[in-house]
Amino acid sequence: MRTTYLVGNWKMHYAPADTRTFLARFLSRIGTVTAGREIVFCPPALSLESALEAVKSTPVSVGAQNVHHKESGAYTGEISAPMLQSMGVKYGIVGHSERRQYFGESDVLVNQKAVALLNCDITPIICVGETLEQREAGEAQVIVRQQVEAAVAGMDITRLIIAYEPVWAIGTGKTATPADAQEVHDVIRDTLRSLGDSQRVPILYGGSVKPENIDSLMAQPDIDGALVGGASLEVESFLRICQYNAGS
Ligand SMILES: O=C(CO)COP(=O)(O)O
Repeated sequence: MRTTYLVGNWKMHYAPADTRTFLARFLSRIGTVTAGREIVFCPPALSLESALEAVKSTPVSVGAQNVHHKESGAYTGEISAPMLQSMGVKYGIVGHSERRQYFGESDVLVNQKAVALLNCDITPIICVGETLEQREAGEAQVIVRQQVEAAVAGMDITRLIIAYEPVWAIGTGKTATPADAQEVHDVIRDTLRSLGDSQRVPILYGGSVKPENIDSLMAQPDIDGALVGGASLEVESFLRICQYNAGS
């Protein structure tokens, strides 16, 4: 059995004060829902410390949205993996399509960032996913396979989490159907098979995950959790996502 992950990617939302308010409300409502489910919040770097303070002594964890691939140096504005490790950050998102698209991050850089995190015992959440053009051209599976192979090169795959986020589903309200998502998740697991024990790698789905679609997504055999943007910004909707019922 793989652990299930419900990860909130807050993107550029919630300064430290908002982070404290949100997490106090969320944690007062979470109850026993965390059994067998790992809940992770990835706030902006500025709010990591507030988030870590808020979740202390709770089963909820904190992740970073990005990391620089070098350990230290003259890289103005950047944050390194050793810095995140020293704070107690457990996870780090790398290769999000917004970083690839707006900040020009390549597959090679995504791999370097993931290695930097692993060197600091931080679990990388490696994002992959095709654009609408690529999907319409029938290239989704080839693109995702290439992205996965490049991102995980040289790594112990059992220390990673992969997130499949079709670019056309992010923030658009268009979700991949559970069957479409399952198909790509299966391709990802197949890609990992030649590299190690792929059955142990959690593969998350991301892209317009909502309280209304989480149950049917989680019912798929190769969907091991969700990477949630917009719906993780509201306590009620993210709580409902964490309380998913894959049996329905
Ligand atoms: O990019 C995402 C999570 O990383 C998905 O965002 P939305 O859930 O807002 O579509």
